[in-house]
Amino acid sequence: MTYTPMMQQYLTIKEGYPNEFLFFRLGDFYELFFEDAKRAAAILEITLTGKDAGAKERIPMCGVPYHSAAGYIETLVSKGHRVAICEQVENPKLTKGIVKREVVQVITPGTLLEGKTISSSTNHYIGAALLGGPTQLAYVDLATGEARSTSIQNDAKSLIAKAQELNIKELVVAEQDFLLLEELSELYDIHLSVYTQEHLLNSELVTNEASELLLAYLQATQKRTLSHIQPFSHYEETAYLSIDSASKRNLELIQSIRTGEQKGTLSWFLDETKTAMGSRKLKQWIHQPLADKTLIEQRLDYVDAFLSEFLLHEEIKEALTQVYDMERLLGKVSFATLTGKDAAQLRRTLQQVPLLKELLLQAAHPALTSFGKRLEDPIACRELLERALADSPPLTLKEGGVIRAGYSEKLDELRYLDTNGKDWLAELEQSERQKTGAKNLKIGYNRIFGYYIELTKSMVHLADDSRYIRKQTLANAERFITEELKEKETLILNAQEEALVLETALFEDLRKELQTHISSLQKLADALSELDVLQAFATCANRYQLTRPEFSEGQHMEIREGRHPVVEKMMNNHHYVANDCVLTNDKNMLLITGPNMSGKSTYMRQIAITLIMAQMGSYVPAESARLPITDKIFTRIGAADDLAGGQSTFMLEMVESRNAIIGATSKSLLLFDEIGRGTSTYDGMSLAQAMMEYIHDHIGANTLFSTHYHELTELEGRLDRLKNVHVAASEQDRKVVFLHKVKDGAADKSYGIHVAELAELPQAIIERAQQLLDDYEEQEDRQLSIFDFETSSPVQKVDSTPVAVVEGTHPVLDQLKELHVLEMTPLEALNTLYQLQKDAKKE
Ligand SMILES: Nc1ncnc2c1ncn2[C@@H]1O[C@H](COP(=O)(O)OP(=O)(O)OP(=O)(O)O)[C@@H](O)[C@H]1O
Repeated sequence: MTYTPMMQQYLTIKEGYPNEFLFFRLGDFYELFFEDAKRAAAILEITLTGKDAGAKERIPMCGVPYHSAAGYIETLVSKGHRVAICEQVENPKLTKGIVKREVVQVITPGTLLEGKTISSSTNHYIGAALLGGPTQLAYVDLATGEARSTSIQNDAKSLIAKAQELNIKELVVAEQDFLLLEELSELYDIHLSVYTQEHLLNSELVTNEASELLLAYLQATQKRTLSHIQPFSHYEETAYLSIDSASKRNLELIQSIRTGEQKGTLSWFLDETKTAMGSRKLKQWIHQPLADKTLIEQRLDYVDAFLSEFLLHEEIKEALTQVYDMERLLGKVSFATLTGKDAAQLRRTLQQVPLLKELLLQAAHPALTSFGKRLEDPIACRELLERALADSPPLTLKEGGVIRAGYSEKLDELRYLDTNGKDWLAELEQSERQKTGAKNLKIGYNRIFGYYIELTKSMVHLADDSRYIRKQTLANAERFITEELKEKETLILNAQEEALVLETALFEDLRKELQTHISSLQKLADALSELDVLQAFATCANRYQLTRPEFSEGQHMEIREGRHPVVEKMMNNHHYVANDCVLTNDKNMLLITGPNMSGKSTYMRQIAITLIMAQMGSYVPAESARLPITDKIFTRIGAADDLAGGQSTFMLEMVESRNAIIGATSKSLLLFDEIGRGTSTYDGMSLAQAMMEYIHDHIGANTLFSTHYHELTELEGRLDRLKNVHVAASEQDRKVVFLHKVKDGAADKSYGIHVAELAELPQAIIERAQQLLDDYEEQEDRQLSIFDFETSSPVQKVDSTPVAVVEGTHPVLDQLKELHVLEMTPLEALNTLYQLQKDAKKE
């Protein structure tokens, strides 16, 4: 079986890319063959056809047009596939036989840069990891060039959780680590790519082996300049307040649990940024609040400064509206995908820098003047763009008009010829008429001779023989050309094409020049995005009456009149009830009781959100706040029941609790919302109690625990650092009224039935429930006596049917005690049991 030469070329190339969909460029299409074609046709819902390729049977084929390929590629890649783009690398017109083709780029889930699934207001990372102690992790946002690395003390699970927490779409790993990570990465929806690095990179950018592996992988797949990738900046996990991904979800920091949208999240609340870069930076800060007091105070000083200079703040906001996504634009400079329009956005952005700098330097507050000094006016790039680039260049280079008039004499001339060619010919006609005296001399054009001078028979004798060359004789006229005319003709006809070629070259030079400034421009971009987030903090502080937090040594926390900023904002005009939260070094565990819907979860979340905002360097929603610097936040909050993840709710609850208990230190904040709700009452209550005791005795972290189990409030007497609080509700006409006010002491009623009533369950059910409750309340004393709070030994599980309490002894019991069960055969056991039962009935 022999294939056509082209198919042989395909097969040779495909051998190098067995795990990729190979997009093979044929004219205006990318074609896929064999298995690739079958699978792609199914995924992309396009027609599967066949192609004669020399063999007996037609081979399966499908294809997508070149100009609309991006959408198809995105579909494949967003489903976790990889696409290799194979282009013609020679001009087909200039080659005989088969055109040379090469794979020019491999697009993978972590290296997809544009499309519907890619939002410019979020970072999209690709990472690499090497397991071992400690595990290394490195990651890059290919669009912006941001590159970071860290090490992780724990196991594979912590690594994958960390990767998910950072929004890493694809994780590159060495072969030996693949098996260990495979299952976990599937669970967390992270694409794993195995890569074997062939040679040492010798790059100054890298900080560890993981960053080297990542860079090598990027070079191998991207096959283009990566000059915008910044040196990896290495950080230790302890530099930041760590919030595991479950808690990020539970606290709705970036994504709302119910809608998956940004609305209703902390990021939505705080995002008063004016630029896409600022919006991304804000999310980075939410993901990684600081853990260093000096750095936090520094950010807060900037917020103070903006608040103290209202007008300046307004002017800076205004100036930032003209700042475009410089980081991504620089990515395009590096990838050579910059368009004229992009360059104009870059120019606009750079022009804002001197303005911003001047504004900041004028400020009275030293924090702002020092920021002003940090902004370096990119004078060389700015002036170059101002000189070279047209006012409003078109989107593509194809039509020309990108380069400004006056930048290149040669280009100006070509453009003049192009647009003014006709004028020039009209002028020539005039001057030739004057020179020769032939009044009806005309200049004309035909396809065969191009431009010519025409003289009617009667005027032919006036032709200037020294210059005119006879070209054609007609019945009543002669046509001539001159050297000057032919020269101009070529110029006029080629002018447009030449102008385009020249413009492309000039633009390419411009891009290359910008490329040499990438690293200083990136620093500038970073400063601008930081400025944007800080001004956004000030906007929020002002708009929502936030306060500057103070930080205390130790665990002391004192929030006065605190609010949940997001719930409050979502409530529009409804009144949010502010609440205090006081945790001292010797009372740092709160057990919160109160009816359903009273606001227990909201209260707990608001404490965590306040801490996070403070450590990001933002003002906080409270009258006053004195906070400890916290190292980790863990939450176990009911709402995020992970049905889609396939884990049972109760299992998930236990896994999250385990992560919190293993990970927490005395400097952490733990939030446990109704632990044990997912199992039977006594099971749940026992677990909750055991956890509280453990945290109290072994961890000592600031902890908020909410519960429905009123029995647990008795623990206050036994655990020194535990204090009962409750969210108050009152009852009016047998209906519950929520006050949302947190008060000292335990709640006295659960009000569950009233909430059911509010939800308009049928009255018959409500009445029956009330009746049952009354019955249970009668039995309650007896049940409670079985639940032992006096010893910390495990509590025995109690069946729901009351156990008969046997007083005195019974002969059957004596017989039972004397049996040697392990030495009996099953038949003996059965007989004995039969006998015992008979005796029992007799008594
Ligand atoms: N401080 C507050 N001021 C005003 N409204 C509040 C306050 N806290 C909570 N709410 C409102 O009460 C509703 C219920 O709050 P939340 O979910 O926190 O109650 P819960 O006690 O945790 O309920 P459950 O026990 O059923 O989980 C919220 O949706 C919110 O709108």
